[in-house]
Parts: sequence; structure tokens; C-alpha cells
Amino acid sequence: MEDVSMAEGANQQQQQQQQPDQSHIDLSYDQQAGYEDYDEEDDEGCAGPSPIAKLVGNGITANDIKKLENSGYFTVESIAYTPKRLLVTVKGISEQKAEKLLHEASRIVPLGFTTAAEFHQRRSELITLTTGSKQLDTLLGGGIETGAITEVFGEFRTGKSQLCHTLAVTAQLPIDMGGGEGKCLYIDTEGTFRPVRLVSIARRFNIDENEALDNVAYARAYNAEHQLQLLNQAAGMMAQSRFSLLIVDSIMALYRTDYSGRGELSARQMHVAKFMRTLQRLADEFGIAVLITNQVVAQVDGGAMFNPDPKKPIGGNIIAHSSTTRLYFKKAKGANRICKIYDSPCLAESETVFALGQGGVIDPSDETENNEDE
Ligand SMILES: Nc1ncnc2c1ncn2[C@@H]1O[C@H](COP(=O)(O)OP(=O)(O)OP(=O)(O)O)[C@@H](O)[C@H]1O
Repeated sequence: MEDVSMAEGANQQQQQQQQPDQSHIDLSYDQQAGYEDYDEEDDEGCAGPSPIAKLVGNGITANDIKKLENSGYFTVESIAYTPKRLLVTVKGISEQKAEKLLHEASRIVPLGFTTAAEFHQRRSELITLTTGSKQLDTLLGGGIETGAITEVFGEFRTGKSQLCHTLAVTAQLPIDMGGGEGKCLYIDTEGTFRPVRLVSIARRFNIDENEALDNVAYARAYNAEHQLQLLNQAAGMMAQSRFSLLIVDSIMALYRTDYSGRGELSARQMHVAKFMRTLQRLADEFGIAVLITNQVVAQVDGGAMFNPDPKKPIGGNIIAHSSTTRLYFKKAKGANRICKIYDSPCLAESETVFALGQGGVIDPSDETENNEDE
């Protein structure tokens, strides 16, 4: 019963987004081509994010649109959600033009009040993506939330990357199977992405392995600046084709090497804030789930004295405040792992056990291969 209503609700949301396109991802997306040939009639019947070309007219030219696209703005929503002071940082966009853009965008994207009842209805239609473990899904109220940022942190080998690989596949599943019927964008900052894991996970879910691989757009980020640039490309790809998940594994690794010492802390945090704000914008704009992983450090402040497990995620308040849901992964016996809700706007601080297996994230009882020596 619950499955049916979830699928119905999710279907409604799906209709509001772009039509699923199960064909292969065109990684050769040409930013320069833009939307010059955009024809409003093409858009009929598809109430997803509005292509930015809709803003052409009233003093806004195709050339302005090209400049915005080069800076990662591909939809009317992306303009409506951005403050003027950031729009004017786009090369060639004056203050006057930014005002015009915001005015036109606000005529298309609703930015005012709504009733709690309407908002409740919209939230109940949100899709969640299955983690592969029923116990973990139950803890999370269905799975990884779309339209939000979920952060998973923990020590090495706790299963953070395994969860990423599992979701890269489950995001492609039909909605009534706990998927998002969309492709996945995977930003790897540590070089731990292994396509062979996707193959095993695809087999578990009876998805054609080649199709599963083709539906994951992978990029290795080499420095913090590059990591941010990749989000601009991501926005372009999402405007072209239906994605349901964006993964960043892991969020802070490159910041730790690119910025060193206290003197650079403020610059680092400003950059992290920009990155997180862009992630949230993509989640809002395209209704995708964003999954980020994070490392931990030993907690050395006063709180450590009263904490039997004094570890905390890195990235400070910026990451803490911009992640919607924060999950703490810990090792348990053998292949088992513990997931604890560390922070959530609607879930209690509870925990559950899941396991890691050949098929990715599983329930502890799913495989008899829990034979890893610890
Ligand atoms: N094919 C597999 N079958 C079963 N378990 C596996 C498989 N591949 C990896 N694992 C398990 O996954 C664990 C590693 O998990 P993962 O790579 O997700 O760690 P992590 O939390 O991302 O750590 P790090 O911070 O080092 O990247 C190891 O304990 C390993 O045994």
C-alpha cells in the first residue's frame, strides 16, 4: 500500500521534471551551442526546469544567455534563485541586466509564500532513492532524499564509497523500485571510483550492466577549483537530460591539500560555501538527490570528554549548515556497518546496521559473505 502511494506521488513529481531519457549520456555536451535554437513549442507538456532561453526578449539577448550558460546558469530557476550580487559577477552582465534577468525570472518561477498544506503535499511527492538496504532505507524514511544534500561521513573503510556506487545504480531504477529513473553524475576527488563495482551492483538489480555504466557520468576532480567548475558542466548536462543523483566523493579531500594552514582557512571556507551553495542550487533546480561523503578528525575540544566516540566531520560550520541530512558511518563486526543519524530536519537521532557485499550496500542478513576479519 505504502509502495503504491509512494510510486504515485513520485510519478507526479517525475512528470513535473524532465521526461526520463534512458538513452546514453552525451558527455560531449557543447556549452557553446547553448539554446539558440530553443523553440517554446518544444517545451510543451514538460513542466520541468525551464530552459534559460525563455528569458530572451525584453532587453535580454541570446548573447546574454550564452554568457550565463558559460558560467553554469542553464535554467530560469538558476537565475531566480541567485542573488543579484552574484549575477553581476558573470562577465558581461551589468547590474541593470541582472535586475532585468531577475525580474523576468520571477515572472516564471514562483518565489512567494505558499500554504503549509500545499508545501506538505509537495514534500509528500518527493522521491527517495533506495540505498540497497531495507533497514537503512527505513532509518532514512524511505532512502536518500531528492531536492536535498545528504552527507555521509566516517572513517576509512566504513562504506561511504560503497554507498555512492550503490546509489549510482539504484538512481537509475524505476520509481516503483526505489529509483529515480535518472542518470547519475559522479565527481570523484580521491580516485576511488571503480566501475567494476557498478557492474556487480547492476547485476544484483537486474539492470543491463552496459546501460548502467553508460548512465553514470564520471569526472575525476584534480583541485578545488576544478571541482567547482565541474558543477557548471553538471548543470549543462542536467538541463539536457534527466539526472536523479549527483555524487561528490569526497567533498573536502581537495580542500585539505589545496589550502593549508590557518592563514588560508577563511579563503577555503568561502570556496567551500560557494561549492555547497551551487550543490543546493542544483538540487533545487533539477530535483536531484545530492550525496556527498566526508572525512572525520578526532574531536579535541571540550565535547570530546563526554563523547565515547570523539570523531567529527571536517569542513566546519559551512558543511554542517549546508548539508540537509548528516549520516555517520561506523564499522561493526565483519562486513556490517552502523549508520547513525547525526543531524536531520525530520529524523530522530537513531541508528541501524547495514552491511557491505558484492552487490553493494545490503542488509546484514542478505549475504552469507560477512566473513571479513576485523
Ligand atoms: N566487492 C566487494 N564485496 C564486498 N565488500 C567490499 C567489496 N568491495 C569493497 N568492499 C568493502 O568495502 C569496504 C570499503 O568501503 P569504502 O570503499 O566504501 O570505504 P570508505 O568509507 O569510502 O573509505 P575511504 O575513506 O578510505 O574511501 C572495505 O571494507 C571492503 O571490504
